Amino acid sequence: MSAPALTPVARPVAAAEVLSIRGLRKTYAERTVLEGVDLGVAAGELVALLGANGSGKSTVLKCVVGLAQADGGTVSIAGADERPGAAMVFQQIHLVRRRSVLDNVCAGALGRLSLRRSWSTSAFPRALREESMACLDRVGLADRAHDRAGRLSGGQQQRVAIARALCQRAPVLLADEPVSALDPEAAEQVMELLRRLADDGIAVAAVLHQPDLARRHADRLVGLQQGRIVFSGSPEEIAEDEVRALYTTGGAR
Ligand SMILES: Nc1ncnc2c1ncn2[C@@H]1O[C@H](COP(=O)(O)OP(=O)(O)OP(=O)(O)O)[C@@H](O)[C@H]1O
Repeated sequence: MSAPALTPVARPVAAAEVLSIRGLRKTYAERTVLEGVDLGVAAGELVALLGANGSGKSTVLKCVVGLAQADGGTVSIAGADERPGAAMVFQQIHLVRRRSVLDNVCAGALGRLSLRRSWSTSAFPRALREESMACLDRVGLADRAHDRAGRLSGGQQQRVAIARALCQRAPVLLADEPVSALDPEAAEQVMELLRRLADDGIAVAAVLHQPDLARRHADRLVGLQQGRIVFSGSPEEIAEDEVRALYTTGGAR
């Protein structure tokens, strides 16, 4: 008897994870802040991390970039052998206000430059300035390259900070409350920008305190409560009540 013919089944191929966090644990003094966090972010994906104050969102991002030292678990970033794995932007934007927008973006490459050509010298190499202009173009601010950074609005400064992060050429972009200090219009623009960068193939994870923005722009909502992930799914899969419960049943340990 011949075997029945196999019918090919079209399955969506899951995009490969670029950022892989497994079993992440972090303790500050006696306090356990992260209790085995598993999180993957694929190229082209925008993940929103939601959770109440103190639930551990920032600590996850800090452990990825080395601003905090994990006590257990692993963080790996594919394709980051010869370049920084993850670049990060913050709510506090930290541009050098009296330097030009372009110089601030060039500074994203400092880790790749020799000291001789670094921030303290008057001019960055031409190739880097061109690359930085391209990064500024991606965030829609090429026309402001020669303004002092301090003259830009908060939303524009956050976009410059994102351009500076792009200049690090990292495959992963982390954003810690990138829109919390911005008005609704500027916040929308920054979220649209993060969406576009994800669509261009970057793996993006953003801590947000605005569930509505997360629903509109992110591919996946991840809820953190007391150092544990309590849900992870598309905006359609996660009910509004689940999100609301993050903030009503206690976030911090
Ligand atoms: N350097 C530190 N030393 C001691 N405890 C810390 C430190 N950093 C964070 N924590 C504690 O770890 C817990 C998680 O902090 P984390 O900043 O990750 O929370 P979060 O979810 O990002 O909160 P928020 O929304 O307020 O930014 C909090 O209880 C916080 O007090």
